[in-house]
Amino acid sequence: MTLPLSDLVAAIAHDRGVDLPPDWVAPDLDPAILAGSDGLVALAAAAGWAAPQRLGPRPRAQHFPLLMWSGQTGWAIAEQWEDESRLRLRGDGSGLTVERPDDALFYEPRFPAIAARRTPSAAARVFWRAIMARRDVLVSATIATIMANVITLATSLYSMQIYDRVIPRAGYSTLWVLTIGVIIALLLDFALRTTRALMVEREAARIDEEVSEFFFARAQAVRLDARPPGVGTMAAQLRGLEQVRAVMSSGSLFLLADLPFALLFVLVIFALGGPIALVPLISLPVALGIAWGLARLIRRDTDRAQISANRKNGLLVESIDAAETVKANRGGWRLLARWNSLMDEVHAAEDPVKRWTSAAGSIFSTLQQLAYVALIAFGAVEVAQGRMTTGALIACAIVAGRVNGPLITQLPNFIVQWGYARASLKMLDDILRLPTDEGPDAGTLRPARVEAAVRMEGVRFAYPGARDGIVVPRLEIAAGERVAIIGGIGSGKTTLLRLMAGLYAPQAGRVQIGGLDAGQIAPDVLRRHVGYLPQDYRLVNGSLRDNLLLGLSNPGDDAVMAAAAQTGLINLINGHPRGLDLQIAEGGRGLSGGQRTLTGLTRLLLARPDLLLLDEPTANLDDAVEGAALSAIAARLGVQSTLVVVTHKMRLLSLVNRVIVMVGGQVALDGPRQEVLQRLQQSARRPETGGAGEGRAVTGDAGAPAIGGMNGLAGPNSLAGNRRRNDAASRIYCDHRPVERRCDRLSGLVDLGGA
Ligand SMILES: Nc1ncnc2c1ncn2[C@@H]1O[C@H](COP(=O)(O)OP(=O)(O)OP(=O)(O)O)[C@@H](O)[C@H]1O
Repeated sequence: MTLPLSDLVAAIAHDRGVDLPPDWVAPDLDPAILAGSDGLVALAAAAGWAAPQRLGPRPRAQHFPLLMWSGQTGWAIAEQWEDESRLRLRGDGSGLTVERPDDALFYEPRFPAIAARRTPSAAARVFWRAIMARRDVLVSATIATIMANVITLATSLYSMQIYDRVIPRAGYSTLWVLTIGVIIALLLDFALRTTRALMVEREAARIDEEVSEFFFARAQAVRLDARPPGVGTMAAQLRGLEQVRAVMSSGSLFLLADLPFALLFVLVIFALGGPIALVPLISLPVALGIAWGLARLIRRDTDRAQISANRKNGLLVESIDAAETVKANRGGWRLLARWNSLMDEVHAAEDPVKRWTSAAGSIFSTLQQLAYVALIAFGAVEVAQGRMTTGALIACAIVAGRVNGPLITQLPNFIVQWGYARASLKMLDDILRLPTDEGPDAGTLRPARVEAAVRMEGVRFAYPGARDGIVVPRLEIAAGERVAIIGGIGSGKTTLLRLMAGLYAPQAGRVQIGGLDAGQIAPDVLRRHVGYLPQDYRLVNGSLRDNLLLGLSNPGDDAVMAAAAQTGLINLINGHPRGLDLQIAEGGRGLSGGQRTLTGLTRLLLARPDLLLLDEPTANLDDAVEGAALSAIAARLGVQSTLVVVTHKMRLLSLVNRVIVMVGGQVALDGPRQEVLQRLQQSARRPETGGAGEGRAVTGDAGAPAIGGMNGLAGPNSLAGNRRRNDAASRIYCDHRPVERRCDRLSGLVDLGGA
């Protein structure tokens, strides 16, 4: 086989539906090592994956396809056994059958799991699964806990012996032996507890990493159209993880781990002091009962406090993010008022929690002391009656302190922590319920090529809570077409483009890309073939180079600079002392709107997708840069690549040969550029007799109805640049041939702008 090992691994990843990051192959790997039998191990180590699994000499059918190495074939993909001794290797077309080489080694690469793909139904299960994956550590920690608790008994028995044997008889040798013995036991106890703490904390850190990776990936994978409206609130919901983690911190875990030993200690008290065991036997369930009651009492308030705290966080994020608008419009007071009322809400919810917790704390402390007094009083009677020794009473008091002590004193805090953690888990559950790009319903088709053709049939889409939305009975864009989508403000152009990009899933109907249902194509494959430039291109924290290569493999600085030269971004790179290493601040700050757009365009030139969907790509650019960017796009387009561009600018229409006009979420006109422009100009000249705003027909064009305002096309450079003076310019008609709908279905659409 002549293919390099990395290509073979990528092919296996493709077979398994795994999306490898673009730069997964470390560039400095020695080709000689890769070609040798240790090549896969080295490749996996450099990529940060787990070591590949080496299989036996005769892998079973379910393991294929596999990576095989032999001195004779080098690295190859083994497809299956042909018979007892022959293997089929993957080759061009039909494959190639070989005798199994004697030195053949079979490997199964262990690809990193995509966290978001795993789909537990509840957040608690995510934690549980991470904990159960470390069962062996749990078992060791439990054994350490058992031993440490048994050793604890040594101190109580020591006291008993001292009071009963050493003091009455002045038995110093017994005293030394017992003291040395108990010191050894205490040292052992120290060692066990420290080891347990270190072990649990190390695993807790790993659980934390695993769980937070899962939720971060999950939040990223939430489908764009399903995202909750409050970004800050959602971020705060995710921060609820910290509360769950706090409750699972080692201290709380130990509390739970020690709980079963309370029963053991009660048994020990029974063995030493007989009926006085009744005292802890009563006080323990009473304490647990009060704890349970407290948990129920604060449940509603912790939920409420959590919701208000999340909204508070949302407001904070919003106020920082929108600082410019807020300052310019003196909106600070309004935000401050909202902040204060949210603070009031938080306090109103937290106050009862605090009241109940401190009440419970006092109750527990009194209960603890009452239990001690009862034990000593009961014990004194027993000692006086000669049914137990003083030493046994003291030992019982020490053991009872273990039952009522740390366990009981920590319970109220633990319960409050648990109350908040419970509320956080519920919110994490809400996030888990949101549909994702990567979920089980996500597409799994991984075609090598996706034709750059779009087809929409019976598509309906509305934003949550919106009455109207996008309705597209039928729309086809063939591979190689150049299409502009124009229309008034809020007419649905961007939404239509997002549907075409597969970023939004239609609520009815089908969106096909290259003849395949967009929802069935694996998201990573779809993103590779569909280049989408959003209207407000956001950058991410990192260098300019990081942003230009977001999701791409690095083609080298020369290629990046060449693409930047085409779009005009080169001026920024050359003009800045750090060039491509220019740092973009958190939130994508650091570049102007136009520079951000140029970054997005340059990235698209580097990505080279066949289907280009651009949403107002030159809205932020001046005429000179716009010209350069447009020619870069034009030069980029191959015969089979397709361009769909949403625009308000006349100049951009020179790139296209077809124009779609959107009005009120529907395609109002669709046809060759000249015809559509003519139609729009005719409509601009024609006087109207009906109130278009009410959707009534305009006479003078075969009775076609007026269908709404085109104010979005207005502007110095726009189609309707000269139409502002003429009210009729804001009317278009719907009897254009390529629109496969009857005009009367469009009648009644509201005037969308009226600027
Ligand atoms: N995220 C959203 N949530 C709810 N409604 C939305 C959202 N985005 C857009 N809308 C609504 O959907 C409609 C279509 O919006 P869209 O962004 O597609 O319009 P557009 O034609 O691209 O407008 P513009 O020319 O101003 O960019 C508008 O009425 C808008 O208010």
